[in-house]
Amino acid sequence: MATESNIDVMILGAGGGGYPAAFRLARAGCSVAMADPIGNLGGDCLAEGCVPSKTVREAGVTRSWWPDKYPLFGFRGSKPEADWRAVLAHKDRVQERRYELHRAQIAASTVRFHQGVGRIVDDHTVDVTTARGELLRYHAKQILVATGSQPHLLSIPGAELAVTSHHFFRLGADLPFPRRLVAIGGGYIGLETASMLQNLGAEATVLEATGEILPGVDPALARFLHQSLSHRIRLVVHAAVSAIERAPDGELLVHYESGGERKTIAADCVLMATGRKPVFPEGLEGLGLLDGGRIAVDDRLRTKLSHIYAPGDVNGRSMLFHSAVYQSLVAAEDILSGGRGEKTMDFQSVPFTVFTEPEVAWVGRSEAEAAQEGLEAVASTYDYRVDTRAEIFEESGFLKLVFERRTRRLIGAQIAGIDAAQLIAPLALAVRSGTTVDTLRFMAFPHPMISEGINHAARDASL
Ligand SMILES: Cc1cc2nc3c(=O)[nH]c(=O)nc-3n(C[C@H](O)[C@H](O)[C@H](O)COP(=O)(O)OP(=O)(O)OC[C@H]3O[C@@H](n4cnc5c(N)ncnc54)[C@H](O)[C@@H]3O)c2cc1C
Ligand SMILES: NC(=O)c1ccc[n+]([C@@H]2O[C@H](COP(=O)([O-])OP(=O)(O)OC[C@H]3O[C@@H](n4cnc5c(N)ncnc54)[C@H](O)[C@@H]3O)[C@@H](O)[C@H]2O)c1
Repeated sequence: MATESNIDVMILGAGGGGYPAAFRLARAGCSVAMADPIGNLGGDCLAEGCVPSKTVREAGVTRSWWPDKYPLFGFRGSKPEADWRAVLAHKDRVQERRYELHRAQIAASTVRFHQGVGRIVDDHTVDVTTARGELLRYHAKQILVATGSQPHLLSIPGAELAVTSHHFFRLGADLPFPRRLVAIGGGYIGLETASMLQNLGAEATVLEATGEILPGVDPALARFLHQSLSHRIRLVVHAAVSAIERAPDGELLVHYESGGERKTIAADCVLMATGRKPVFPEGLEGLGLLDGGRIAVDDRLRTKLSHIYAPGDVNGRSMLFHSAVYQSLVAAEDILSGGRGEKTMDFQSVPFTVFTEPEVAWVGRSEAEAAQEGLEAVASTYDYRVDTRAEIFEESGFLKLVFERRTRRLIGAQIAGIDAAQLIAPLALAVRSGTTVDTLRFMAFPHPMISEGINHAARDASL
């Protein structure tokens, strides 16, 4: 027999799409219940995504300073050996500390949080089966489905021999260090993982099906990254992977076709990084909310049923943690405003960052995207060759600003190279707030930081 309760809002999933709304609504006085099988906050981002992958990434970046940067700055000595177990132990520590912090947040709030799995019974009713075996039935005025995503696996012979990001980055991950990694997929996860593991001492190959890494991303950024990474990672494009097999000596063999030829590459670890697909709670299909494998939402994160919201990866619009958080808060505000839509989601101002070494980042429209929308765009590029900080690090790169001629507003930016991930944030703010070229020209960013390039690019824009 289920224990039944009436509440204002039921939230399935406690990742970036779920918990910000839960706390916002609870603070505003709503009764809120939230369930997640992980039993803590942060979803996949903390459990096996952003946080652990960026911890390992920073270990790789630090090690990569030798031989590139140490001699440059006058240091001598040999390259430090990476102790993979210790790298993973630091990753685990970071995850554990975040979980500790989140446990305190849960304890301090009025949100009824359950470690458990939710199931949709009808459009106002959710059953939660808790880890302790209880069955709880919630009747809710509103429901947030924030159940995230999971790796999309290729259905090729031997696919089960490959690992996913889960195996690398989950808490307690115990994969041996991959000396020869083959990543299938040249998107975020394939490139980031290949980049960080090469920095830690692996040989890495990325097999990408399309004609360029990061398909769909501004070609100038993809070309820059391709060229930079190809000095230390083997990048194969137009690679049609057909099978993975285990050789008698235990090695993994990845078979693929490229340029009309059949090829095989040997590895001790094959990473499948071919995209992620939304996860739906049981019973959702009965509500008719699905559209092409995702939950269709409007810019207030409402589904076809206006009291059911679907923020985060589950709607497939921009599968990023900070986007999920923003979406979660927009959904919460919509509920608090009685569905009057006082806040809407501005997907155009959500920045994207690829944490390879070097980084690339972008926000808003590229020149080509602006042209497709019929906007007259004026682009201005700042080359890192004239930048003091880039000179100090002997780094190359560029920062490009895209303005709309008519309004003089910044409508997009692309950055390739050192500091890109930090620098995209003020540009996202500028896109979001409609900052004009005139403002960016007549203000001062710190010297000698790459942010000065924003001033320079604005001053050089033909506007
Ligand atoms: C390796 C990797 C690296 C990444 N790096 C970055 C990065 O650097 N920056 C960035 O912005 N993004 C990054 N991402 C993407 C980021 O992790 C996601 O965009 C983000 O986690 C989405 O949040 P979400 O809440 O929508 O989904 P999730 O984080 O997936 O959370 C969904 C939650 O729902 C729970 N759930 C599922 N089914 C049910 C159910 N039936 N009932 C109750 N709960 C359920 C799950 O347990 C999960 O905790 C990375 C992803 C991966 C895999
Ligand atoms: N830095 C970040 O913000 C970050 C980091 C990691 C993940 N993420 C999120 O997680 C999502 C999933 O990451 P991902 O890298 O798995 O997906 P992705 O969509 O970024 O890249 C998948 C890549 O696999 C390629 N591919 C598909 N089928 C293939 C095949 N048969 N053979 C070879 N290549 C094939 C695609 O062309 C694409 O380049 C991302 O889209 C992103 O939203 C974000």
